[in-house]
Amino acid sequence: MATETETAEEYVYYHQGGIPGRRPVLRGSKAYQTFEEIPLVDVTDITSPSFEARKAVADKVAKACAEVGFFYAQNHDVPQDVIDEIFAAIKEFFDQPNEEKMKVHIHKKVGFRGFEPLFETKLDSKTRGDMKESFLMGPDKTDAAQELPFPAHTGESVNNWPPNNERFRVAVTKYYNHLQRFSKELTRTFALALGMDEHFFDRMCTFPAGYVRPLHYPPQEVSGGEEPGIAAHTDFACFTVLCQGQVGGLEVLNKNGIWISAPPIPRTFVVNIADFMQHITNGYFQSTVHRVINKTGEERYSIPFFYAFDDEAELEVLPSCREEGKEYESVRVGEYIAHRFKISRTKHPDKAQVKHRGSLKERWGTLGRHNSGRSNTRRCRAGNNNHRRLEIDRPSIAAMAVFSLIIINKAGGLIYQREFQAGLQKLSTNDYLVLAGTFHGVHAITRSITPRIPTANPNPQTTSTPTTPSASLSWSLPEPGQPKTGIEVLETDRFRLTCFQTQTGTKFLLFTDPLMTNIDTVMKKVYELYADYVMKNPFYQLEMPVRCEAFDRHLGTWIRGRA
Ligand SMILES: O=C(O)CCC(=O)C(=O)O
Ligand SMILES: [Fe+2]
Repeated sequence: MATETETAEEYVYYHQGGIPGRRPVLRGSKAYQTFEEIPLVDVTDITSPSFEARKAVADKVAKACAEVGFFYAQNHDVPQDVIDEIFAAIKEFFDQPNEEKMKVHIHKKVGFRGFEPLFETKLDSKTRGDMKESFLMGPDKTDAAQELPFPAHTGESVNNWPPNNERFRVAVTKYYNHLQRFSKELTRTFALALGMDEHFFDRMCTFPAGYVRPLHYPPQEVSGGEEPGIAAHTDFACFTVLCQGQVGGLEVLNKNGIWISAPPIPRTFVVNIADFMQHITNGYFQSTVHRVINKTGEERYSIPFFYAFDDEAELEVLPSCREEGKEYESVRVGEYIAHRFKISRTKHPDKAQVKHRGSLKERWGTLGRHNSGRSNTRRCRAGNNNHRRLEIDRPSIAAMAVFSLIIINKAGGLIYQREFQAGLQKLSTNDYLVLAGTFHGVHAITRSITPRIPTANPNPQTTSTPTTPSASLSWSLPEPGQPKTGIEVLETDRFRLTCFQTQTGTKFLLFTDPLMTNIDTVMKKVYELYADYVMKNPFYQLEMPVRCEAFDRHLGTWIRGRA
């Protein structure tokens, strides 16, 4: 019989692209070759007049981003006095009593700007929360102190600045301006690193979303268990430029599930790839899991700058990174950022702003838009093609996920149920049957309550008594030629249920990430596969459970191929 130590596997748990995951810890002969330290790249030449010099930096960046997802940027040009001043100002801010800081709590503004106290966010549900406090500021069209590409608008600031603390506001804004500039320069290095025109990203960086988030991590009790300052996660924007104070605690997860320390190195930034960049490079650049645990016994301060593109920019896989025959979805930057803020801050009043996502019919109209230009594709021709892609770290971002599919027959019976993602919460068979029957009933009711709208009656009855206005109206469905649809979309923070009903009353229910933009393409493909492999199967009896191996196989292959 195997002993416990032989069978027990050790795992590291994390959130990657907004969804939970785990990685086995591999040692000895099972271990992969992977990084054991964070590479250092001298960025002196990122704006050099010599193309060769800029390209040499880009090649090193390409290697670091493909193999590690993190690098130290040494010799950046952000002045040390600007950095010293922001550290002094944030220390002074965090040193204040909590009541004072709570005056600018993030709930006091839409947009999640302001202060968040210790333990308020919880990236790992097994903990009491992340042991850090933070302050978030970002782009503000009304702030003339920001280097805006247009004259400052009038109106109220979206940032949530502490009152009577000019030093903090000035120091943070100055740092923000430098980091916006430095990051835009880095986008050119990244473009070169990806084998593209240096200015490829410029059109997406006219008023880019960039956020400074000063952080304070009190020391955890050395004798206690591990309390994460920030639990294991990937960043969700494009890339992060992190300025660490003097105290360490940042760790980066390698392919073997081993935490690699990224200690502060004076006068360097730590740059890491985030989910957008992983998405648009088709996984060539890694959005690598990291965390902070402050076991140093000292107060730790750090200042990440999260860089994204313009809110309106569509994130599509870059032409140089596409693969023949694969389809890719696009996501809009602003929408994705809002979603990611919301899912980890469920109490924020801004959550009430549920977006209109358009009816299924409207969205069929977008078909093809996201699929254009898919032919003639090739693999990423990044700076140095010798780097091996790290397949294990390539989940697509959460916005791409198809979670599961249910098919309901016209009598409300469950005839097919399939999950496409590991780690989903499981329902019992009975619960699935109840879900199918209940949805069927509610769908029918919502069809029947489709409101009719008043139309002028062309032949009002002539009566001798005066008529009420309604008596001269008749009532009709908004589009009389169109059948009533019933519920098409139900949505929570974490998933969207989309229903497509065929002419004969069969319903297809797809559970996906709420941000997935072209569910219609997926739904259409599911229906085509159903028509080809279920309806045309001579052994299939209509309305009965679907047990067709060819349908399962083609569906599985197609859904996996999209990821
Ligand atoms: O404080 C650090 O060193 C890292 C912070 C971080 O990972 C984050 O804010 O996403
Ligand atoms: Fe992070």
